[in-house]
Amino acid sequence: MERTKKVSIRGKSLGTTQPLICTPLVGSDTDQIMSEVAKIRPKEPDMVEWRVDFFKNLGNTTAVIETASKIREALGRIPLLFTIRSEKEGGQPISLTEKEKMQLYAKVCESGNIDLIDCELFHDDEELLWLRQVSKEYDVRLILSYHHFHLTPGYEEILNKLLKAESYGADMAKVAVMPTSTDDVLVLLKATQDAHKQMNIPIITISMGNLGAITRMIGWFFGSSVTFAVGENHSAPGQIPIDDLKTVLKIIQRSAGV
Ligand SMILES: O=C1C[C@@](O)(C(=O)O)C[C@@H](O)[C@@H]1O
Repeated sequence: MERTKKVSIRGKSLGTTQPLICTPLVGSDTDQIMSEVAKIRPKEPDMVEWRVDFFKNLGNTTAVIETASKIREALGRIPLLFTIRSEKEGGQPISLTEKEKMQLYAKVCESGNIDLIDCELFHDDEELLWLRQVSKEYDVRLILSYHHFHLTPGYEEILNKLLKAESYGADMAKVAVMPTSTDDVLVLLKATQDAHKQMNIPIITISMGNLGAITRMIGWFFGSSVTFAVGENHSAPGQIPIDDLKTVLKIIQRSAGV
């Protein structure tokens, strides 16, 4: 099991035999979010994702940046991922246009409060390349992602999404899809393994829901470098509590001799 594609963020390495555990923040205002942070911190996640599409003041850039700064301060050295998930890929309805969304990503990169951003691959070439350039300028890692909350596309399509993310210069490529059968779960894992062998950046893959929950525990074995778990609240179906996940990971890693 070779793991050579390392990306380091605040001393945490992705792309190793140790998957990073990321817990989401889904509060709708700053107080709720800060209370989530306070409850999550003692559970020691490797990374925290702020799902900004849940934030009701999303249209107010100053409020977003102030909240990001508070989260940053409370997290200490834990890397912070900033995500605006679109409604069509399983996020909350928001009032921002795609252009405004891109501008917000850029402003937040510039603020110095975040370590990574997650942007969906459906944006056009120009927007993706622009965001890549801006995030690089401010030393923010870029995850380019694809989600489907109703089905699992075929093997080729999953692989192509991951390769596409790499072709835009992403630091990481992510796919999260919904299985309707255990076959779908195997398709996701096979695509994970093959993408991991072919690609030069770390990948993150998830099969969601109850059927896919197993991938949150074993995906790393096939090449997925981050797994999402519940710290205080969940942000997608199938996430399991961080303490359970840590226990399971320890057992699997010990058994696998890694
Ligand atoms: O893309 C992902 C993965 C995810 O959808 C999951 O299934 O754990 C959870 C989201 O918050 C995150 O942005």
